[in-house]
Amino acid sequence: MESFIIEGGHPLKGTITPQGAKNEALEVICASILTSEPVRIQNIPDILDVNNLIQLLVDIGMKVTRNTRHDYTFQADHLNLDYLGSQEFVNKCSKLRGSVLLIGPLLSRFGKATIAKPGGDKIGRRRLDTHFQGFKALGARFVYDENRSTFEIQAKKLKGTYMLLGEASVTGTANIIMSAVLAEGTTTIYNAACEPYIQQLCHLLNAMGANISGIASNLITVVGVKVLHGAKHEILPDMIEIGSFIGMAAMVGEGVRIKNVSLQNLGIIPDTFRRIGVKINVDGNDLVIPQQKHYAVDTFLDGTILTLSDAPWPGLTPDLLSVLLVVATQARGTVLIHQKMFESRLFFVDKLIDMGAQIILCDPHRAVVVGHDRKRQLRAGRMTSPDIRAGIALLIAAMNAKGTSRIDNIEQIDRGYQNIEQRLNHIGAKITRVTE
Ligand SMILES: CC(=O)N[C@H]1[C@@H](OP(=O)(O)OP(=O)(O)OC[C@H]2O[C@@H](n3ccc(=O)[nH]c3=O)[C@H](O)[C@@H]2O)O[C@H](CO)[C@@H](O)[C@@H]1O
Ligand SMILES: C=C(OP(=O)(O)O)C(=O)O
Repeated sequence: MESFIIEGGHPLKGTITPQGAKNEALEVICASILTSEPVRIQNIPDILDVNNLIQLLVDIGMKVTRNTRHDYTFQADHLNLDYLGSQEFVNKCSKLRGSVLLIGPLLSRFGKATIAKPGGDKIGRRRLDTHFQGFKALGARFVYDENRSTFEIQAKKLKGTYMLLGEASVTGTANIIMSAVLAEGTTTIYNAACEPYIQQLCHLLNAMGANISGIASNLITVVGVKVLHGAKHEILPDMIEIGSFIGMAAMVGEGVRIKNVSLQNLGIIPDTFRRIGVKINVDGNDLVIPQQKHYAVDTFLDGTILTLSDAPWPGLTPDLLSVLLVVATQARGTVLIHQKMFESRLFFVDKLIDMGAQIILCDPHRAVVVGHDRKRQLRAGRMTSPDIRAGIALLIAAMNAKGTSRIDNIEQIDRGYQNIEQRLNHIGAKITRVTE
Protein backbone atom coordinates (compact mmCIF):
# COMPACT_ATOMS: atom_id res chain seq x y z
CA MET A 1 0.00 0.00 0.00
CA GLU A 2 1.32 3.44 -0.89
CA SER A 3 1.02 6.71 1.02
CA PHE A 4 1.86 10.37 0.52
CA ILE A 5 3.98 12.31 3.00
CA ILE A 6 3.19 15.99 2.58
CA GLU A 7 5.23 18.83 4.00
CA GLY A 8 2.72 21.64 4.36
CA GLY A 9 3.22 25.33 3.74
CA HIS A 10 5.04 25.20 0.40
CA PRO A 11 3.21 27.45 -2.05
CA LEU A 12 2.39 26.45 -5.61
CA LYS A 13 3.66 28.73 -8.35
CA GLY A 14 3.92 28.17 -12.09
CA THR A 15 2.13 26.38 -14.87
CA ILE A 16 0.31 23.07 -14.81
CA THR A 17 -1.43 21.23 -17.67
CA PRO A 18 -4.51 19.08 -17.05
CA GLN A 19 -4.61 15.45 -18.16
CA GLY A 20 -7.29 14.04 -20.45
CA ALA A 21 -10.67 13.43 -18.80
CA LYS A 22 -10.98 10.13 -16.91
CA ASN A 23 -14.72 9.74 -17.32
CA GLU A 24 -14.67 10.57 -21.04
CA ALA A 25 -11.75 8.18 -21.59
CA LEU A 26 -13.69 5.29 -20.05
CA GLU A 27 -16.63 5.93 -22.41
CA VAL A 28 -14.81 6.53 -25.68
CA ILE A 29 -12.41 3.62 -25.19
CA CYS A 30 -15.40 1.31 -24.74
CA ALA A 31 -16.99 2.75 -27.90
CA SER A 32 -14.16 1.18 -29.91
CA ILE A 33 -15.83 -2.21 -29.28
CA LEU A 34 -18.56 -1.11 -31.69
CA THR A 35 -16.48 -1.57 -34.85
CA SER A 36 -13.98 -4.04 -36.25
CA GLU A 37 -11.95 -1.14 -37.66
CA PRO A 38 -9.22 0.77 -35.79
CA VAL A 39 -10.28 3.63 -33.50
CA ARG A 40 -7.50 6.03 -32.56
CA ILE A 41 -7.90 7.99 -29.32
CA GLN A 42 -5.59 10.78 -28.22
CA ASN A 43 -5.03 12.49 -24.87
CA ILE A 44 -5.76 9.35 -22.86
CA PRO A 45 -4.76 9.92 -19.22
CA ASP A 46 -2.19 7.49 -17.81
CA ILE A 47 -4.17 6.67 -14.66
CA LEU A 48 -5.10 3.51 -12.80
CA ASP A 49 -8.78 3.36 -13.79
CA VAL A 50 -8.08 3.83 -17.48
CA ASN A 51 -5.15 1.40 -17.48
CA ASN A 52 -7.28 -1.21 -15.72
CA LEU A 53 -10.01 -0.78 -18.34
CA ILE A 54 -7.50 -1.11 -21.19
CA GLN A 55 -6.15 -4.29 -19.60
CA LEU A 56 -9.69 -5.65 -19.34
CA LEU A 57 -10.18 -4.97 -23.05
CA VAL A 58 -6.90 -6.71 -23.87
CA ASP A 59 -8.17 -9.71 -21.90
CA ILE A 60 -11.32 -9.76 -24.05
CA GLY A 61 -9.13 -9.79 -27.16
CA MET A 62 -9.00 -6.12 -28.14
CA LYS A 63 -5.87 -5.23 -30.13
CA VAL A 64 -4.30 -2.26 -28.39
CA THR A 65 -1.43 -0.26 -29.87
CA ARG A 66 0.17 2.45 -27.76
CA ASN A 67 1.34 4.98 -30.35
CA THR A 68 2.71 7.32 -27.67
CA ARG A 69 2.06 7.59 -23.92
CA HIS A 70 -1.37 9.19 -24.38
CA ASP A 71 -2.27 8.08 -27.89
CA TYR A 72 -3.71 4.62 -28.51
CA THR A 73 -5.31 2.67 -31.33
CA PHE A 74 -7.94 0.08 -30.45
CA GLN A 75 -9.18 -2.60 -32.82
CA ALA A 76 -11.95 -5.02 -31.91
CA ASP A 77 -11.76 -7.35 -34.91
CA HIS A 78 -11.44 -10.62 -32.97
CA LEU A 79 -12.94 -10.49 -29.50
CA ASN A 80 -13.02 -13.52 -27.21
CA LEU A 81 -16.46 -13.26 -25.63
CA ASP A 82 -15.91 -16.51 -23.67
CA TYR A 83 -13.77 -14.46 -21.30
CA LEU A 84 -16.96 -12.76 -20.07
CA GLY A 85 -17.88 -16.11 -18.54
CA SER A 86 -14.74 -16.29 -16.39
CA GLN A 87 -14.46 -15.45 -12.71
CA GLU A 88 -11.41 -13.34 -13.55
CA PHE A 89 -13.62 -11.02 -15.62
CA VAL A 90 -16.06 -10.59 -12.71
CA ASN A 91 -13.18 -9.83 -10.31
CA LYS A 92 -11.64 -7.26 -12.63
CA CYS A 93 -14.98 -5.48 -13.19
CA SER A 94 -15.28 -4.99 -9.44
CA LYS A 95 -12.18 -2.79 -9.54
CA LEU A 96 -13.59 0.04 -11.61
CA ARG A 97 -16.85 1.80 -12.28
CA GLY A 98 -15.99 2.16 -15.95
CA SER A 99 -16.32 -1.60 -16.49
CA VAL A 100 -20.08 -1.08 -16.64
CA LEU A 101 -19.51 0.75 -19.95
CA LEU A 102 -18.61 -2.51 -21.72
CA ILE A 103 -22.21 -3.69 -21.60
CA GLY A 104 -23.80 -1.28 -24.10
CA PRO A 105 -21.29 -1.78 -26.91
CA LEU A 106 -21.05 -5.58 -26.42
CA LEU A 107 -24.83 -5.94 -26.43
CA SER A 108 -25.12 -3.69 -29.44
CA ARG A 109 -22.54 -5.44 -31.62
CA PHE A 110 -22.70 -9.05 -30.41
CA GLY A 111 -26.19 -9.33 -28.91
CA LYS A 112 -24.91 -10.42 -25.49
CA ALA A 113 -23.01 -9.13 -22.48
CA THR A 114 -22.39 -9.87 -18.82
CA ILE A 115 -23.27 -7.39 -16.12
CA ALA A 116 -20.85 -7.88 -13.26
CA LYS A 117 -20.95 -5.61 -10.23
CA PRO A 118 -18.74 -2.65 -11.14
CA GLY A 119 -16.26 -1.03 -8.75
CA GLY A 120 -15.60 2.67 -8.31
CA ASP A 121 -15.85 4.98 -5.36
CA LYS A 122 -17.75 3.78 -2.30
CA ILE A 123 -19.63 7.03 -2.03
CA GLY A 124 -23.12 5.75 -1.42
CA ARG A 125 -25.63 3.67 -3.33
CA ARG A 126 -24.76 3.48 -6.99
CA ARG A 127 -27.74 1.96 -8.67
CA LEU A 128 -27.72 0.57 -12.21
CA ASP A 129 -31.50 0.85 -12.63
CA THR A 130 -31.26 3.37 -15.44
CA HIS A 131 -28.92 1.11 -17.41
CA PHE A 132 -31.33 -1.81 -17.01
CA GLN A 133 -34.30 0.39 -17.93
CA GLY A 134 -32.64 1.36 -21.19
CA PHE A 135 -31.46 -2.11 -22.21
CA LYS A 136 -34.88 -3.54 -21.42
CA ALA A 137 -36.69 -0.89 -23.43
CA LEU A 138 -34.48 -1.73 -26.41
CA GLY A 139 -35.55 -5.37 -26.14
CA ALA A 140 -32.81 -7.06 -24.09
CA ARG A 141 -33.53 -9.97 -21.73
CA PHE A 142 -31.74 -10.61 -18.42
CA VAL A 143 -30.93 -13.86 -16.64
CA TYR A 144 -29.45 -13.70 -13.15
CA ASP A 145 -26.57 -16.11 -12.53
CA GLU A 146 -26.64 -16.81 -8.80
CA ASN A 147 -23.25 -18.53 -8.68
CA ARG A 148 -21.40 -15.61 -10.18
CA SER A 149 -23.77 -12.84 -9.02
CA THR A 150 -23.96 -11.53 -12.57
CA PHE A 151 -26.72 -10.79 -15.03
CA GLU A 152 -26.36 -12.38 -18.43
CA ILE A 153 -27.99 -10.07 -20.91
CA GLN A 154 -29.07 -11.03 -24.40
CA ALA A 155 -30.88 -9.58 -27.37
CA LYS A 156 -31.20 -11.08 -30.85
CA LYS A 157 -31.94 -7.67 -32.31
CA LEU A 158 -32.26 -4.40 -30.39
CA LYS A 159 -35.15 -2.20 -31.50
CA GLY A 160 -35.25 1.59 -31.18
CA THR A 161 -37.93 3.11 -28.97
CA TYR A 162 -38.84 6.17 -26.88
CA MET A 163 -37.68 6.20 -23.27
CA LEU A 164 -37.88 8.66 -20.42
CA LEU A 165 -35.07 7.83 -18.02
CA GLY A 166 -35.76 7.57 -14.28
CA GLU A 167 -32.71 9.75 -13.69
CA ALA A 168 -30.06 11.42 -15.80
CA SER A 169 -27.41 8.78 -15.13
CA VAL A 170 -24.08 9.56 -16.79
CA THR A 171 -22.80 6.04 -17.47
CA GLY A 172 -26.41 4.88 -17.96
CA THR A 173 -26.94 7.37 -20.78
CA ALA A 174 -23.59 6.43 -22.36
CA ASN A 175 -24.54 2.75 -22.27
CA ILE A 176 -27.97 3.31 -23.77
CA ILE A 177 -26.59 5.49 -26.58
CA MET A 178 -23.97 2.84 -27.37
CA SER A 179 -26.69 0.15 -27.42
CA ALA A 180 -28.92 2.22 -29.67
CA VAL A 181 -26.41 3.16 -32.39
CA LEU A 182 -26.65 -0.25 -34.11
CA ALA A 183 -30.30 -0.93 -33.17
CA GLU A 184 -33.10 -1.15 -35.69
CA GLY A 185 -35.00 2.14 -36.00
CA THR A 186 -34.95 5.28 -33.91
CA THR A 187 -34.28 5.59 -30.18
CA THR A 188 -35.29 8.72 -28.34
CA ILE A 189 -33.82 9.23 -24.89
CA TYR A 190 -35.43 11.90 -22.72
CA ASN A 191 -33.86 13.00 -19.40
CA ALA A 192 -30.53 11.95 -20.86
CA ALA A 193 -27.34 13.05 -19.09
CA CYS A 194 -25.47 15.60 -21.18
CA GLU A 195 -22.05 16.08 -19.52
CA PRO A 196 -19.18 16.88 -21.89
CA TYR A 197 -18.23 13.19 -21.48
CA ILE A 198 -21.51 12.22 -23.17
CA GLN A 199 -21.22 14.96 -25.79
CA GLN A 200 -17.75 13.76 -26.72
CA LEU A 201 -18.91 10.15 -26.89
CA CYS A 202 -21.65 11.20 -29.32
CA HIS A 203 -19.17 13.13 -31.47
CA LEU A 204 -16.92 10.08 -31.69
CA LEU A 205 -19.86 7.79 -32.52
CA ASN A 206 -21.03 10.16 -35.26
CA ALA A 207 -17.47 10.21 -36.65
CA MET A 208 -17.74 6.39 -36.71
CA GLY A 209 -20.90 6.66 -38.83
CA ALA A 210 -23.64 6.82 -36.18
CA ASN A 211 -26.60 9.16 -36.49
CA ILE A 212 -27.06 10.97 -33.16
CA SER A 213 -28.72 14.35 -32.71
CA GLY A 214 -29.65 16.47 -29.73
CA ILE A 215 -26.06 16.37 -28.50
CA ALA A 216 -25.57 18.53 -25.36
CA SER A 217 -29.28 18.42 -24.56
CA ASN A 218 -31.33 16.04 -22.43
CA LEU A 219 -33.27 14.81 -25.46
CA ILE A 220 -31.07 12.57 -27.59
CA THR A 221 -32.21 10.94 -30.82
CA VAL A 222 -30.29 7.99 -32.21
CA VAL A 223 -31.19 6.65 -35.63
CA GLY A 224 -29.76 3.16 -35.83
CA VAL A 225 -27.26 2.31 -38.58
CA LYS A 226 -26.11 -1.09 -39.88
CA VAL A 227 -22.41 -0.77 -39.23
CA LEU A 228 -19.84 1.58 -37.72
CA HIS A 229 -16.33 2.22 -38.96
CA GLY A 230 -13.01 3.46 -37.57
CA ALA A 231 -12.39 7.07 -36.50
CA LYS A 232 -10.01 9.37 -34.65
CA HIS A 233 -10.88 11.21 -31.44
CA GLU A 234 -9.23 13.54 -28.95
CA ILE A 235 -10.27 13.53 -25.28
CA LEU A 236 -11.02 16.86 -23.60
CA PRO A 237 -8.98 18.08 -20.63
CA ASP A 238 -10.32 16.70 -17.35
CA MET A 239 -12.70 19.30 -15.92
CA ILE A 240 -12.55 17.69 -12.48
CA GLU A 241 -8.78 17.88 -12.44
CA ILE A 242 -8.99 21.51 -13.60
CA GLY A 243 -11.40 22.25 -10.75
CA SER A 244 -9.04 20.53 -8.32
CA PHE A 245 -6.17 22.71 -9.57
CA ILE A 246 -8.29 25.86 -9.21
CA GLY A 247 -8.98 24.84 -5.61
CA MET A 248 -5.36 24.21 -4.70
CA ALA A 249 -4.18 27.36 -6.49
CA ALA A 250 -6.65 29.41 -4.43
CA MET A 251 -5.73 27.84 -1.13
CA VAL A 252 -1.97 27.33 -1.46
CA GLY A 253 -1.01 29.19 -4.63
CA GLU A 254 1.15 32.18 -5.38
CA GLY A 255 0.07 32.50 -8.99
CA VAL A 256 -0.85 29.37 -10.95
CA ARG A 257 -1.59 29.09 -14.67
CA ILE A 258 -3.72 26.12 -15.74
CA LYS A 259 -3.01 25.49 -19.43
CA ASN A 260 -5.44 24.59 -22.20
CA VAL A 261 -8.59 24.09 -20.15
CA SER A 262 -11.17 24.16 -22.97
CA LEU A 263 -13.14 26.88 -21.15
CA GLN A 264 -16.39 26.34 -23.08
CA ASN A 265 -16.56 22.79 -21.68
CA LEU A 266 -16.13 23.77 -18.02
CA GLY A 267 -19.74 24.92 -17.67
CA ILE A 268 -20.55 26.40 -14.30
CA ILE A 269 -17.29 25.27 -12.63
CA PRO A 270 -15.26 28.54 -12.77
CA ASP A 271 -18.23 30.64 -11.61
CA THR A 272 -18.83 28.28 -8.70
CA PHE A 273 -15.28 28.84 -7.44
CA ARG A 274 -15.82 32.59 -7.95
CA ARG A 275 -18.84 32.33 -5.60
CA ILE A 276 -16.54 31.29 -2.77
CA GLY A 277 -14.28 34.22 -3.57
CA VAL A 278 -11.66 32.65 -5.82
CA LYS A 279 -10.31 35.01 -8.49
CA ILE A 280 -9.97 33.38 -11.88
CA ASN A 281 -8.59 35.25 -14.86
CA VAL A 282 -9.09 33.88 -18.34
CA ASP A 283 -6.14 34.21 -20.70
CA GLY A 284 -6.98 32.62 -24.05
CA ASN A 285 -7.53 28.95 -23.29
CA ASP A 286 -5.70 29.18 -19.94
CA LEU A 287 -6.98 30.01 -16.47
CA VAL A 288 -4.75 32.11 -14.25
CA ILE A 289 -5.37 31.99 -10.50
CA PRO A 290 -3.57 34.89 -8.82
CA GLN A 291 -2.26 34.75 -5.26
CA GLN A 292 -5.03 35.78 -2.86
CA LYS A 293 -4.34 36.79 0.71
CA HIS A 294 -8.04 36.49 1.44
CA TYR A 295 -11.08 35.26 -0.44
CA ALA A 296 -14.64 35.87 0.68
CA VAL A 297 -17.69 33.65 0.20
CA ASP A 298 -20.60 35.31 -1.56
CA THR A 299 -24.09 35.32 -0.10
CA PHE A 300 -27.36 34.94 -1.95
CA LEU A 301 -28.94 38.20 -3.17
CA ASP A 302 -31.10 38.46 -0.06
CA GLY A 303 -28.05 38.14 2.17
CA THR A 304 -28.69 34.54 3.24
CA ILE A 305 -25.95 31.91 3.48
CA LEU A 306 -24.70 30.54 0.15
CA THR A 307 -25.51 26.91 -0.68
CA LEU A 308 -23.49 24.94 -3.21
CA SER A 309 -25.18 21.77 -4.38
CA ASP A 310 -24.71 19.26 -7.17
CA ALA A 311 -27.11 18.71 -10.05
CA PRO A 312 -27.08 16.89 -13.38
CA TRP A 313 -25.18 18.81 -16.07
CA PRO A 314 -25.20 21.73 -16.78
CA GLY A 315 -25.57 21.94 -12.99
CA LEU A 316 -22.57 21.54 -10.72
CA THR A 317 -20.82 18.16 -10.89
CA PRO A 318 -20.85 16.28 -7.56
CA ASP A 319 -17.21 15.38 -8.18
CA LEU A 320 -16.02 18.87 -7.20
CA LEU A 321 -17.95 19.45 -3.99
CA SER A 322 -15.19 17.94 -1.80
CA VAL A 323 -12.66 20.33 -3.32
CA LEU A 324 -14.96 23.34 -2.95
CA LEU A 325 -15.55 22.34 0.66
CA VAL A 326 -11.87 22.22 1.55
CA VAL A 327 -11.19 25.56 -0.15
CA ALA A 328 -14.03 27.11 1.87
CA THR A 329 -12.29 26.16 5.14
CA GLN A 330 -9.86 29.09 4.61
CA ALA A 331 -12.35 31.53 3.06
CA ARG A 332 -13.99 34.45 4.83
CA GLY A 333 -17.64 33.58 5.42
CA THR A 334 -19.92 30.58 5.60
CA VAL A 335 -21.21 28.17 3.00
CA LEU A 336 -23.53 25.16 3.07
CA ILE A 337 -22.28 22.28 0.93
CA HIS A 338 -25.20 20.08 -0.10
CA GLN A 339 -24.17 16.80 -1.77
CA LYS A 340 -27.51 15.64 -3.13
CA MET A 341 -26.52 12.68 -5.29
CA PHE A 342 -24.32 10.61 -3.00
CA GLU A 343 -24.91 9.85 0.67
CA SER A 344 -21.40 8.86 1.79
CA ARG A 345 -19.21 11.44 0.22
CA LEU A 346 -18.98 13.98 3.03
CA PHE A 347 -17.78 11.81 5.91
CA PHE A 348 -14.18 12.75 5.17
CA VAL A 349 -14.88 16.14 6.80
CA ASP A 350 -14.09 14.42 10.14
CA LYS A 351 -10.43 14.49 9.08
CA LEU A 352 -10.64 18.17 8.23
CA ILE A 353 -12.23 18.87 11.62
CA ASP A 354 -9.31 17.01 13.26
CA MET A 355 -7.00 19.33 11.33
CA GLY A 356 -8.75 22.35 12.81
CA ALA A 357 -11.35 23.22 10.16
CA GLN A 358 -14.68 24.63 11.34
CA ILE A 359 -17.28 22.36 9.83
CA ILE A 360 -20.65 21.13 11.04
CA LEU A 361 -21.72 17.88 9.39
CA CYS A 362 -25.48 18.34 9.57
CA ASP A 363 -26.32 14.93 8.05
CA PRO A 364 -24.74 12.65 5.43
CA HIS A 365 -25.64 15.07 2.64
CA ARG A 366 -24.98 18.51 4.15
CA ALA A 367 -22.02 20.25 5.77
CA VAL A 368 -21.73 23.87 6.88
CA VAL A 369 -18.24 25.33 6.55
CA VAL A 370 -17.29 28.43 8.54
CA GLY A 371 -14.09 29.71 6.95
CA HIS A 372 -11.03 30.75 8.98
CA ASP A 373 -10.17 33.65 6.64
CA ARG A 374 -6.57 32.37 6.97
CA LYS A 375 -6.45 33.50 10.61
CA ARG A 376 -5.87 29.93 11.75
CA GLN A 377 -3.82 27.49 9.70
CA LEU A 378 -4.90 23.85 9.48
CA ARG A 379 -2.81 21.35 11.50
CA ALA A 380 -1.01 18.44 9.87
CA GLY A 381 -2.54 15.02 10.37
CA ARG A 382 -2.56 11.37 9.41
CA MET A 383 -5.46 10.32 7.28
CA THR A 384 -6.62 7.83 4.73
CA SER A 385 -8.21 8.58 1.39
CA PRO A 386 -11.78 7.21 1.36
CA ASP A 387 -12.53 8.10 -2.27
CA ILE A 388 -10.85 9.80 -5.18
CA ARG A 389 -12.19 13.34 -4.63
CA ALA A 390 -12.01 13.29 -0.83
CA GLY A 391 -8.44 12.12 -1.41
CA ILE A 392 -7.52 15.15 -3.49
CA ALA A 393 -9.33 17.44 -1.03
CA LEU A 394 -7.27 15.99 1.84
CA LEU A 395 -4.12 16.48 -0.23
CA ILE A 396 -5.01 20.16 -0.64
CA ALA A 397 -5.65 20.46 3.10
CA ALA A 398 -2.29 18.81 3.84
CA MET A 399 -0.45 21.20 1.48
CA ASN A 400 -2.06 24.08 3.36
CA ALA A 401 -1.44 22.68 6.86
CA LYS A 402 1.35 23.44 9.28
CA GLY A 403 3.69 20.46 9.59
CA THR A 404 3.96 17.10 7.90
CA SER A 405 0.86 15.06 7.05
CA ARG A 406 0.42 11.54 5.78
CA ILE A 407 -2.32 10.25 3.50
CA ASP A 408 -2.73 6.47 3.22
CA ASN A 409 -4.63 4.51 0.58
CA ILE A 410 -3.52 6.85 -2.21
CA GLU A 411 -4.51 4.25 -4.77
CA GLN A 412 -7.81 6.12 -4.59
CA ILE A 413 -6.11 9.30 -5.79
CA ASP A 414 -4.10 7.44 -8.44
CA ARG A 415 -7.37 6.16 -9.93
CA GLY A 416 -7.97 9.58 -11.39
CA TYR A 417 -4.93 11.85 -11.09
CA GLN A 418 -1.88 11.15 -13.21
CA ASN A 419 1.53 11.33 -11.39
CA ILE A 420 -0.03 13.89 -9.13
CA GLU A 421 2.89 14.28 -6.71
CA GLN A 422 5.44 14.82 -9.50
CA ARG A 423 3.27 17.39 -11.23
CA LEU A 424 2.57 19.30 -8.01
CA ASN A 425 6.20 19.08 -6.83
CA HIS A 426 7.17 20.62 -10.17
CA ILE A 427 5.30 23.80 -9.17
CA GLY A 428 6.48 23.91 -5.57
CA ALA A 429 4.77 21.22 -3.47
CA LYS A 430 6.72 18.84 -1.21
CA ILE A 431 5.02 15.48 -1.55
CA THR A 432 6.77 12.11 -1.28
CA ARG A 433 5.31 8.74 -2.21
CA VAL A 434 6.21 5.96 0.21
CA THR A 435 5.45 2.25 0.05
CA GLU A 436 4.70 0.29 3.18
C1 LIG B 1 -17.17 6.79 -14.53
C2 LIG B 1 -18.07 7.97 -14.39
O1 LIG B 1 -18.42 8.61 -15.38
N1 LIG B 1 -18.39 8.34 -13.15
C3 LIG B 1 -19.22 9.51 -12.91
C4 LIG B 1 -20.67 9.14 -13.15
O2 LIG B 1 -20.96 8.03 -12.32
P1 LIG B 1 -22.30 7.18 -12.56
O3 LIG B 1 -22.65 7.20 -14.01
O4 LIG B 1 -22.07 5.89 -11.90
O5 LIG B 1 -23.36 8.03 -11.77
P2 LIG B 1 -24.92 8.27 -12.14
O6 LIG B 1 -25.00 9.48 -13.00
O7 LIG B 1 -25.52 7.01 -12.62
O8 LIG B 1 -25.55 8.57 -10.72
C5 LIG B 1 -24.87 9.07 -9.64
C6 LIG B 1 -25.71 9.05 -8.40
O9 LIG B 1 -26.55 10.15 -8.40
C7 LIG B 1 -27.88 9.79 -8.34
N2 LIG B 1 -28.56 10.68 -9.26
C8 LIG B 1 -28.22 10.65 -10.57
C9 LIG B 1 -28.87 11.50 -11.46
C10 LIG B 1 -29.84 12.36 -10.95
O10 LIG B 1 -30.46 13.11 -11.70
N3 LIG B 1 -30.12 12.37 -9.62
C11 LIG B 1 -29.47 11.53 -8.77
O11 LIG B 1 -29.74 11.53 -7.58
C12 LIG B 1 -27.94 8.34 -8.74
O12 LIG B 1 -29.01 7.70 -8.10
C13 LIG B 1 -26.61 7.85 -8.23
O13 LIG B 1 -26.68 7.51 -6.88
O14 LIG B 1 -21.50 10.25 -12.81
C14 LIG B 1 -21.42 10.65 -11.44
C15 LIG B 1 -22.44 11.78 -11.25
O15 LIG B 1 -22.08 12.91 -11.98
C16 LIG B 1 -20.00 11.07 -11.11
O16 LIG B 1 -19.90 11.32 -9.73
C17 LIG B 1 -18.98 10.00 -11.48
O17 LIG B 1 -17.68 10.52 -11.43
C1 LIG C 1 -16.93 9.08 -8.46
C2 LIG C 1 -15.93 9.12 -9.32
O1 LIG C 1 -15.44 8.08 -10.01
P1 LIG C 1 -16.10 6.63 -10.29
O2 LIG C 1 -17.43 6.89 -10.90
O3 LIG C 1 -15.13 6.03 -11.25
O4 LIG C 1 -16.15 5.94 -8.97
C3 LIG C 1 -15.20 10.39 -9.60
O5 LIG C 1 -14.52 10.43 -10.63
O6 LIG C 1 -15.28 11.34 -8.81
